[in-house]
Amino acid sequence: MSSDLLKTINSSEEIRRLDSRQLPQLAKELREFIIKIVATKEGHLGASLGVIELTIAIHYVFNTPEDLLIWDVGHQAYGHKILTGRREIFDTNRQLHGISGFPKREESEYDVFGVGHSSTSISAALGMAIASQLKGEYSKQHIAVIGDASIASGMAFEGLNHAGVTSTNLLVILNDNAIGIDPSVGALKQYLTNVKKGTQKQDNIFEALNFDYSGPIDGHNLPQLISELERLKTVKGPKFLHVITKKGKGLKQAEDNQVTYHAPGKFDAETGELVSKSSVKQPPKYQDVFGLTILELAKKNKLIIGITPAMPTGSSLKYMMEEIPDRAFDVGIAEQHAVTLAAGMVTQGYIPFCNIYSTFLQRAYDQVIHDVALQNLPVIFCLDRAGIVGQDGATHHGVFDLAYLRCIPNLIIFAPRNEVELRNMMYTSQLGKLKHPIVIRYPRGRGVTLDWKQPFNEIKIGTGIQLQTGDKIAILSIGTISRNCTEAIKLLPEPQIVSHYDMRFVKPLDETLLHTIFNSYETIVTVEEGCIKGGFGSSILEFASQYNYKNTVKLIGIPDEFIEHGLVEELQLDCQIDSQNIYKIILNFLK
Ligand SMILES: Cc1ncc(C[n+]2csc(CCOP(=O)(O)OP(=O)(O)O)c2C)c(N)n1
Ligand SMILES: CC(=O)[C@@H](O)[C@H](O)COP(=O)(O)O
Ligand SMILES: [Mg+2]
Repeated sequence: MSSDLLKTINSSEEIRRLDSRQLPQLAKELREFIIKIVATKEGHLGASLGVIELTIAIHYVFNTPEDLLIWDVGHQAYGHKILTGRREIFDTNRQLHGISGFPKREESEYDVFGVGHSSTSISAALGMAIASQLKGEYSKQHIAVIGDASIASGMAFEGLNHAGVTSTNLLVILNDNAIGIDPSVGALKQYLTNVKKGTQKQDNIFEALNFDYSGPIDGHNLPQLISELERLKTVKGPKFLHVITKKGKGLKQAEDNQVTYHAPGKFDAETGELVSKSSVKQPPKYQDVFGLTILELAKKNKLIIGITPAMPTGSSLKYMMEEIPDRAFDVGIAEQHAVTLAAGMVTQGYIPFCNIYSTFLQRAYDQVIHDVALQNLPVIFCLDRAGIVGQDGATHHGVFDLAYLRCIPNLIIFAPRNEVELRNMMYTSQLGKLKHPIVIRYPRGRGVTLDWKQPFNEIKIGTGIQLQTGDKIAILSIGTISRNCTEAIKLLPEPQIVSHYDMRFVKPLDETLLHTIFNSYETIVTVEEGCIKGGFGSSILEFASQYNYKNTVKLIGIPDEFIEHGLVEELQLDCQIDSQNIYKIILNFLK
């Protein structure tokens, strides 16, 4: 594998100094380099492999970083990072204290806008383009590269709608590979397919929005890309280039299995084969507990509906989509729509489980308040990836949900301690007795229970439980962080003197239990994998204040800062919510 040309490139200026005949070689080396590193360090693969030629062509034609380039989501920007000065540190990608898996302003002048959540690129690029106009920088170019799944999101259309009535130097490049993480969905996908096949009879949507539309062109053909981008550079006003690419281009397995190779984990760089996982039986992933449980429940309860905004594989709603397709919906990257769609279904007597990653529900905050909670519609929100998610980092940690949801009237908020509790709460929610919307939040990754498929038990709303009885200190935990508390307690010289409660509900709080606790223990420690400010611990302080308790209450949780990327265990350590730290805090109170 030769990588001589790539080694000479540390800035976009160096790409522009190359003869265009050298660019295919650069593309080849870049592709090999990404495959080699991601094979061992893991990360997003398919998307970056698909835009190798596009990345080179953009930096070759435009005067980056003066011309401003924004990658939507940013999971496809590995090539961009490597070519713009981060080749030698690319092996730290997504590792603790290493570079981020997404473009990040602090990291490089080439990363002009931080990304991670989708569909922001058009608005951000338009904002920059308007600013350039106001500053009189009329020749500056502003480029948003957005995927076919991301452009279908409402926010992208808000940006297009605005851009179309401006005279800004905005170039939107649609990287159309016909897939998101899972196959793209919806009428726009059908429209784009028709455009590609030449069977689209009606007006071009983007032309109708006043964009100078060109394409579709082959996004792996460097000469064609370069000549079209050169032409577009001279065209004034908003422009739209439709580029067709193949996700995973250049690695056969990634081309053939695009869903798996979106982020494949470790694989053999030569053969592309996935590194086989241990054959030892492991506890299930929480997403599978959700996915298999909703299927099990939906087979018996015909009112159950499943909804995911573009994460059928990640949420495991795919099981229900496969078996009961008429009641399970992938609505594309459309969190706001997903929430209000669920609200509409409830008004007609259905029982929708709306599964959204905690971090992505942030986008549908008003819909949760205005469309669901205000009308007290019992939508069942299953918030996956709650807490620290690991290597995706600050853009993806689900650490704000308890705080941003807790203040909304009517909501029930539940966090299972383990898989069985998740199942039982899902079961409870669909019994037809639910009087309020409910949020069930659970983490990324595996649980702890091999024997998780136990018979269902109803959970009484607003009840906590005692896991261990002692007389000196009470530990109050919420959700799966309970495990760290259990481990911390075991480390104590006299574990039996500590009480441990799983409060289960952040809302409504189990006030009866809390009165007992506040009357029994001088010191109370709350533990959550969520932000301290406004979270579960705060709810306990509010309770204490309301009833005039003067007990010492110590809050353990995520500090008031954005948490970087790294392994979950490393980040828990950093945030001091690991078992050792919890142990030390308890020990201090016992002295
Ligand atoms: C608001 C939001 N919802 C969901 C996601 C999860 N997500 C990341 S990439 C992706 C698919 C993007 O597809 P596309 O835009 O077509 O880009 P491609 O991966 O095909 O390059 C999704 C759904 C996200 N990052 N942001
Ligand atoms: C880029 C993006 O937003 C997704 O690909 C995300 O990384 C998925 O996360 P999970 O791996 O937790 O499903
Ligand atoms: Mg795509």
